[in-house]
Amino acid sequence: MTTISLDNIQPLIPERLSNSYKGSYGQILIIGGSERYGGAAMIAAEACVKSGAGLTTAAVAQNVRSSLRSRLPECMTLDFTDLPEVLYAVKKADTVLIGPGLGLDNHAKKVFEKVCHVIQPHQTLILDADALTLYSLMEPQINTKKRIMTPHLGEWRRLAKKSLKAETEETLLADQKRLETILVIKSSRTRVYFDNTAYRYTVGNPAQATGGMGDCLAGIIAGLSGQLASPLDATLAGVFIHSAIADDLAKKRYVVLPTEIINTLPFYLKSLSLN
Ligand SMILES: NC(=O)C1=CN([C@@H]2O[C@H](COP(=O)(O)OP(=O)(O)OC[C@H]3O[C@@H](n4cnc5c(N)ncnc54)[C@H](OP(=O)(O)O)[C@@H]3O)[C@@H](O)[C@H]2O)[C@@H](O)CC1
Ligand SMILES: Nc1ncnc2c1ncn2[C@@H]1O[C@H](COP(=O)(O)OP(=O)(O)O)[C@@H](O)[C@H]1O
Ligand SMILES: [Mg+2]
Repeated sequence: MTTISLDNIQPLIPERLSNSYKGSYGQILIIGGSERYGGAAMIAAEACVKSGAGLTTAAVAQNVRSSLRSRLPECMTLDFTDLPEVLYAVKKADTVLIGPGLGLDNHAKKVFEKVCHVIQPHQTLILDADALTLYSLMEPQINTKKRIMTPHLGEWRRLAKKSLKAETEETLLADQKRLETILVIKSSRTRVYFDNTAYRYTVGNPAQATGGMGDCLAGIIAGLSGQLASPLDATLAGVFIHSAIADDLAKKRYVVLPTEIINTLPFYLKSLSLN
């Protein structure tokens, strides 16, 4: 078991070079945000933009597009029912995050199936929330090894298809291999599993136990994936930064909101990039 601390994360965060431009920091596509759960995709999109992503697009329900545009004009939007447009956007993306607020209806199933089908080996695919539930139902073939799954314990129970009590670090590492993914098991003690290694953290606190907190994490990992050296670096850094900011805010707050973490991201990342 490897413990991740600030000393491990700081060197992963690059300075922004003077001759860089938006194309240097990743094209990220977020697919989710059905009418009922529009906020989930909005949180993920804002976390992605404020983690420094170069270009962020969100494919969401038609009525969520206008809310997203007025809250976050930096984010481009698409109608997630326009499948040809969504698949064209997938083709252009460096990273696709699918799931926050996607829902589980027939349209969600169709989008999920198509996205898994067209994703290419050079692209990073992040599966969160409803995409994890759909994955456990459909078990699609996915043609990229740059894969990240971020289940909470309920989603993990569906994916693992066994009781949480039957699990050990060995079975979790075996599941990670079987699923061919960087595996982030979220809980009050979030762990990351990859390539025979379990990573643990000492950050994180119960002020984070509020809706949208996982959507925020998925958006941070997506945003960092276009900037850091590897999907593993983006995952390890994303999990750390998300909870390190929350710990700091929780010194003076009973509950920490995802949007408060998001607004602190540019400042926190700046402090890491200078050291
Ligand atoms: N603002 C918005 O728009 C928001 C929209 N959201 C969107 O809602 C959609 C549904 O996502 P979801 O996570 O709420 O529901 P689901 O997948 O059914 O999982 C819940 C089941 O798992 C179980 N469970 C066990 N352990 C658990 C644990 N540690 N953490 C959590 N659950 C745990 C739990 O057990 P129980 O609590 O009943 O004992 C229950 O049986 C999805 O699209 C998401 O993006 C949210 O992101 C919120 C903000
Ligand atoms: N008690 C806690 N201590 C530390 N972190 C927590 C705690 N409760 C929740 N979290 C974190 O909050 C996030 C919750 O994710 P998730 O359940 O997917 O939220 P949502 O789907 O509502 O966005 C995870 O990153 C988890 O580690
Ligand atoms: Mg979630």
